[in-house]
Amino acid sequence: MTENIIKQDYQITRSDRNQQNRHNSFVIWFTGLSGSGKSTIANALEIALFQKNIRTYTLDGDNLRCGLNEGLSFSKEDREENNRRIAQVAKLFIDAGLVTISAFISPLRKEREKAKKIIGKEHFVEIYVNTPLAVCEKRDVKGLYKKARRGEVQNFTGIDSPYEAPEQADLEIITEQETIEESVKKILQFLNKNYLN
Ligand SMILES: Nc1ncnc2c1ncn2[C@@H]1O[C@H](COP(=O)(O)OS(=O)(=O)O)[C@@H](OP(=O)(O)O)[C@H]1O
Ligand SMILES: Nc1ncnc2c1ncn2[C@@H]1O[C@H](COP(=O)(O)OP(=O)(O)O)[C@@H](O)[C@H]1O
Repeated sequence: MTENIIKQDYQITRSDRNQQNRHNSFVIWFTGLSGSGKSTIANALEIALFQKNIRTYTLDGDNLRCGLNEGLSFSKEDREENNRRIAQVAKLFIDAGLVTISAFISPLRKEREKAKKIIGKEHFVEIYVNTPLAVCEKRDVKGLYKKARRGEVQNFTGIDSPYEAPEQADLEIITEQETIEESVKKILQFLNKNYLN
């Protein structure tokens, strides 16, 4: 606890909000290389949840880096800070009763573990969007792999900055073998069974 800061308790809790919303709140934490499909699947999943009257919000790497995380680079230290802020925001959002989807590369196991600790392991679903580097590079949605190969972008994940795949993700999406619809269906089945109610 920070010195001279005394935590204030509020009477309306996450559990009250969950009861009012008629669903649980938790974080769905996607991880994977740039171009693996995190945003595409997060978007399709959010639409499906929204249509079921589930209150959601998606935190996306690119979007947060335009605001809250503006100015953070892709150095190891800044990625760590990016991860910490996202985890703290996600924690607030689940306290607010939202099913919170996060779509960040979050390349390091240790940092994802920290996020899980901040959020609480019982509220944290890790989904590995497993798309090989060669496929992401072929897709090159934003032309960033080409730039990284030409040396115009430094510290690019998978090229000159590490990506550590999860060893025990709650779910794995293999985008070369599944359609977006199949991935969403699989995630919804898992959430219905283990998290939503
Ligand atoms: N050097 C470097 N490495 C990786 N990615 C880069 C880089 N520079 C810019 N971009 C763009 O930033 C998006 C990744 O931001 P994240 O906040 O998700 O990254 S991280 O979790 O802090 O590693 C990533 O978005 P996605 O493609 O959606 O993953 C890229 O568009
Ligand atoms: N099965 C799939 N699941 C998700 N994305 C796919 C799939 N097949 C092809 N794609 C394409 O791969 C790209 C993934 O890009 P994006 O979602 O921006 O990835 P990320 O957010 O991980 O950087 C999109 O152009 C998407 O249409």
